[in-house]
Amino acid sequence: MKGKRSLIAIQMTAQRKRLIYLTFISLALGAAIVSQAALLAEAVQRIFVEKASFSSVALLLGILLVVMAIRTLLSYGNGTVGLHMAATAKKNMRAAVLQNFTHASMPSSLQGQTGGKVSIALDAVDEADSYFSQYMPRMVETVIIPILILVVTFTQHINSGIIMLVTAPFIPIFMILVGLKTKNKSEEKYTQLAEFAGTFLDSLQGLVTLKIFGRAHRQQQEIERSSLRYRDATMDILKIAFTNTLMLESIVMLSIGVVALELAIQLLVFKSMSFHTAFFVLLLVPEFYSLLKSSGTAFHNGRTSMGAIRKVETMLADTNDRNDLKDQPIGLRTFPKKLFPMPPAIELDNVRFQYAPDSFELNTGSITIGPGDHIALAGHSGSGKTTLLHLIAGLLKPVSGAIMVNGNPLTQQNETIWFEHISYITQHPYIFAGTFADNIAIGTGRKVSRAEIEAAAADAGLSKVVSQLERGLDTPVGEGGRGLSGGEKQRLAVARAFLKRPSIILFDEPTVGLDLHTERILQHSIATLAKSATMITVAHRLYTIRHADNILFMDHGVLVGSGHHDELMKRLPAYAEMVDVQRKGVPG
Ligand SMILES: Nc1ncnc2c1ncn2[C@@H]1O[C@H](COP(=O)(O)OP(=O)(O)OP(=O)(O)O)[C@@H](O)[C@H]1O
Repeated sequence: MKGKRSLIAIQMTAQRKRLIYLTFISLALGAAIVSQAALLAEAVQRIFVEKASFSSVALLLGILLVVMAIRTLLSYGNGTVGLHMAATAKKNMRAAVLQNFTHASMPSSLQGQTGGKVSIALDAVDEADSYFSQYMPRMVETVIIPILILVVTFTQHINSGIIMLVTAPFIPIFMILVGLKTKNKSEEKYTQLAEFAGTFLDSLQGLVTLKIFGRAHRQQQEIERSSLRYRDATMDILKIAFTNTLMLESIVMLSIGVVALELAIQLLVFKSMSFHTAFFVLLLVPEFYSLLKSSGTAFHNGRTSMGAIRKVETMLADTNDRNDLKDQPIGLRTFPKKLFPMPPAIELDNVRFQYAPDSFELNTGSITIGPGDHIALAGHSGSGKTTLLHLIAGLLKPVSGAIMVNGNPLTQQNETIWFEHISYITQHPYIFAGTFADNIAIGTGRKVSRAEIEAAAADAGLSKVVSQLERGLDTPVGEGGRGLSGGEKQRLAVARAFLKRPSIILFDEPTVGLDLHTERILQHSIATLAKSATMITVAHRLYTIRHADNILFMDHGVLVGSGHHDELMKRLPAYAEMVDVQRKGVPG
C-alpha cells in the first residue's frame, strides 16, 4: 500500500470534471440563497413597513419566485451530479474488485472466506454511495456557501457576523470528533458483516457435514453470535448518529437564538439598525446553520462510507500483494508464440517452494520432462505431489530455482496462452449450476457446436449416463455439481478436456471411491486424451504408477528418486515399501 493512492483519491481524480460542476453549482446556489433572502426582506419591508401597494411589489415577488425556482433547480443539479459521481465510483470500484478476483493467483484465491469476499464486493461497495452522493456535494457546498453568507452578513451587521464566526467552528470540530469514532466503528461493522456472511455461507455449504457430526446446533449458535456482533456494531453507529444529530441541533438552535436576540436588542432597544437589515440577517442565519448542520449529517454518512471504502481498499491491497503483480507473466502481445512447440519440454531446475516461512518445504532438484512423456508423481500423503503439480501448472511461483518450458522460464510466459495448452483434472472438479452441455462447453474459450459437445461427452464415457437422463445433455446440474457422483464429475472434467485438446494434462487421480467400471472408463478416456500430450499424474493407483514413462517419487517435499517402476523397486527401499503397502491394502 505504501506510496499508493487511496481509492477515494483515484475516484476523485477520475471525476474531476464533476467536482468542477459541483463547485460552480454551489457558487450559484450561494448567490441564489443570498438573493432570495435579500428579495424576501425587501418585499416584507415594502409590504408591511412601507405599506406599499401589491402592484408596486408584484415585480419583486415575481423575481423572488424565479430565484426560488432557480435555487430548487440548483439543489436538484447538485444532487444529480452527486448521484452520477456515486454511480461511476461504485461501478469502478466493483470492476476493480471483480478484476482482482478474476486475476487472483491460486494462493490468493484460496485465502479468506467466500461469503466475506462477496459481502465486501456487494455491501461495502454499495455503502460507498453516500460518500460520493451526499458527503462530497455537501462538503463542496459547505466550503463555498457559508463563507458567502458570512461575508454578506459582515457587510450588513458586524456583530451578527462575529457571533456566527465564533459559534460556527463548534459544528466542524464536533463533526471531526464524532467522525473519527464513526470511521473506526464503520470498519468494525464491515469486519463483522464479512465475518457473518462468511460463517453463514460456510455453514450452508457444509450443512450435511455439520448435521452428520451433530454440530448443526452449535453452528447455529455461532451464526447467532456472529449476527449479534454485527447488530451491535450497527447499533453503535446508529447511537453515534443519534447523538450527533442531537448535539448538532442543540448547537444550531442555540446559535440562531443568540443571533436573533442580538438583532432584537439592536433593533428594539438600541434602534441602531433598520428592520430591513435585521430581517435580511435573520433570514440568512438559519440558512448558514442549516448548511453546516446538513454537512454534519453528510459528514457522518461520509465517515461510515469511508470505513466501507477502506475495507474494499484493504482487500484490494491484500490480494494485490499476494498476487505480487510485478511477477505476473508478461503481456499478451509481447509473448513470442514460436517458443511453444507443443507438447513442450519441461525442466525443473532446483525449484524450491514454501507456502509460508517455517512451513512445508518442497525441493525438486533437477527434473526433465520430455515432450509427450507420461509422468507419475508418487509418494506418501503430504509429500508434496499436488504442490509440485501446481508449480508445474504455473499456479504457484517458486521461491527459488526455475521451471523452464522449452528453455524459457515459466514465470515469463503469458499466463493466458500457457493455460490454453493445459487441462487440469482435479479430484473434485468444480461444476457450475447449469446443464451438462453448459458445463462441458466451458472447456474451451471458442464457440462450440452441439455435435462437438456430444462427441466430447462420448469420448469422456458420459454417453450412457447422459442417455439415461430425460433431458440428456440439457439436464440441469446443481451448484457445485450437486446431484452428480464423484466419477461423473471427473468425467465431465475430462469431457471439457476433450473439447480443449490440451498439450499438457495435469491429472489428480482419485484416491478413493470409484467402482472398477467407472475407473476403467476414466482411465481409457484419459489415455486417449493423453496420446498427443504430456501427462503428469498425481498417481495413487499402482496401475498408473507402473505404466508411467517416468515416476517421480517424493518424500517429505524432496524428490528422492526418479525412474521406471522396476528400477525404483530395486534402488529405492521407500518406494518398494510404498508399493508393498499398496499391493496389500489398495487394489492396484
Ligand atoms: N494452500 C496451502 N497452504 C499451506 N500449506 C499447504 C497448502 N497446500 C498444501 N499444504 C501443505 O503442503 C504439504 C504438501 O501438500 P500436498 O497437497 O502437495 O501433498 P500431496 O503429496 O499431494 O498429498 P495427498 O497425496 O494427500 O494429496 C502438506 O503438508 C500440506 O499440509
